[in-house]
Amino acid sequence: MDTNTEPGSIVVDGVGLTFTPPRRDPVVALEDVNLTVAPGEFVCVVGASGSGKSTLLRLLDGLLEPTYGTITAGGEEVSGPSPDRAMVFQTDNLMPWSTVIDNVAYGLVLGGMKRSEAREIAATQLERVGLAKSARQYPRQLSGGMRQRVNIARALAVNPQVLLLDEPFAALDAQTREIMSAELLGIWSADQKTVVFITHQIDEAVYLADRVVVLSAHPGTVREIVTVPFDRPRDLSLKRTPEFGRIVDHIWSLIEDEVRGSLGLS
Ligand SMILES: Nc1ncnc2c1ncn2[C@@H]1O[C@H](COP(=O)(O)OP(=O)(O)OP(=O)(O)O)[C@@H](O)[C@H]1O
Repeated sequence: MDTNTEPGSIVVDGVGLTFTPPRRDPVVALEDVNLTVAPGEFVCVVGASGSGKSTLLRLLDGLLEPTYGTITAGGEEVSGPSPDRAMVFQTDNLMPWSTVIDNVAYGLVLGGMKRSEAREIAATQLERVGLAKSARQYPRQLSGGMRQRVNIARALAVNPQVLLLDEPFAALDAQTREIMSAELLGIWSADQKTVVFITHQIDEAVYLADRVVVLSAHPGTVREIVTVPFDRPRDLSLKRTPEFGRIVDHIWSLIEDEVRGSLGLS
């Protein structure tokens, strides 16, 4: 079978997206983007603010439609959200009135599964993210890092082929963030799901990814796709090696001018 049509594969073929807000000038968010993601691959997307990272992720999920070009997932054109793909956002969108386990089970119940069965699957996923003991608590009783773990468990519970993560750790402190990214790698290596992960942190991208897609802004286009050569499993100490630093520096050199520009510094 052609890997581009296998479950978990993604093909972005000549895609552009222009927003046309009412009574305002159109915004070309993405222009001529091409990207092929193999089943089970971990791809990170970095780029200056406004380079179209979130737009790209929303296109992959089917929340937005391209202005031109096509996106296929598992060989089928993406025309709307599907249970084959799950999104995780920067801030958790847990239901405050439901317990942790019911939040994780929610997508399954919505899909028609019996509550007791859905809770069993939810319990397994909570165990994987180290939150078995918090199953009966409410989201407000958890720390930010724990809530994001619940969010990830919820995405995993529906057993999607593709996980789409939009800066999932951005609201966390630096230490929690490092530990969460190591945990995410553990989960990913066990499941071998395809992951597309957006981040502003270049070191996070290089630590996590098989390849890092570097977007440049205005309009958003693929500047370079950097292959990360490190073996897996990866330890956090990898971040302190010279080779790791070289790759981070290279990616930073590609986007530094735009990041400075977006801050009004150039
Ligand atoms: N709904 C919308 N209507 C009009 N313009 C939009 C809309 N959503 C995004 N844009 C514009 O499209 C461009 C890309 O936005 P996008 O949010 O994808 O960038 P980003 O790289 O994710 O940015 P950030 O890192 O700041 O989150 C920006 O210029 C943004 O202002």
